[in-house]
Amino acid sequence: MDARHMKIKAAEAALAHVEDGMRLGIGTGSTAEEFIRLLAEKVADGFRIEGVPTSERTARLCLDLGIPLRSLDELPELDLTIDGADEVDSNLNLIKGGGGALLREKIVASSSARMIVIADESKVVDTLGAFKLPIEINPFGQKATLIAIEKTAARLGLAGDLTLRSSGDGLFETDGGHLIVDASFGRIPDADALARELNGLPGVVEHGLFIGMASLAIIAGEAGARVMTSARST
Ligand SMILES: O=C(CO)[C@H](O)[C@H](O)COP(=O)(O)O
Repeated sequence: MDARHMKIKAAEAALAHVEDGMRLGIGTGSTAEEFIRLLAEKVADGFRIEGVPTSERTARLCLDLGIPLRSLDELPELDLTIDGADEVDSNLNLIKGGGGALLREKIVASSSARMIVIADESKVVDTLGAFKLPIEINPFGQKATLIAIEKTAARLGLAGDLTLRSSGDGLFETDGGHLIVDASFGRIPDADALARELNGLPGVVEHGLFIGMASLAIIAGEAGARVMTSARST
């Protein structure tokens, strides 16, 4: 099974958790897009949901495919969010933000009663951090914020390159007009502590550590899709 088919398998399994009438947070990325395509087929068959997109890119695809959308201000309490991830550990802690949508993804997921992560086996890790951690920062004082992130990480024993993400000729800009720093720490043994410390830095708008937010993960591999629950809850 190739990577795309694994994403479709995960998306199909996630669709079974979506009920008629749900208020649904809709994620960003290639796996989320497979889910959106399947959801659109159900909507075309008469299934009723109201979706809140986690990015402009997701909004455009949903609108193209006829999925009814509302803003989070119109629907501030959601039943379920389905989204992809860059890494998933056994406690269902995540790294997200590879697509640069982590701020809206986190706001939408935290406004949802449940979050289901969809991914292929390549995203499952023992320890978060091999994927560069995306950190969304305010453009104002970006050098000072980079220094603050570096010092904060060092206090936790973490080091690595901090690179401002680029796009075309310039810097990548998020839907909120912010920048993304990709932090290559390699291994983040205490993701919870790093998340808390980053939250305390004024120039940091948000970071891609999603701690304790996912209710379950649907992981697709060669043998099909399996459900992963948090090792902490078992
Ligand atoms: O967090 C995200 C976007 O900000 C994505 O969900 C994450 O990058 C996974 O994307 P893909 O399904 O394309 O691997």
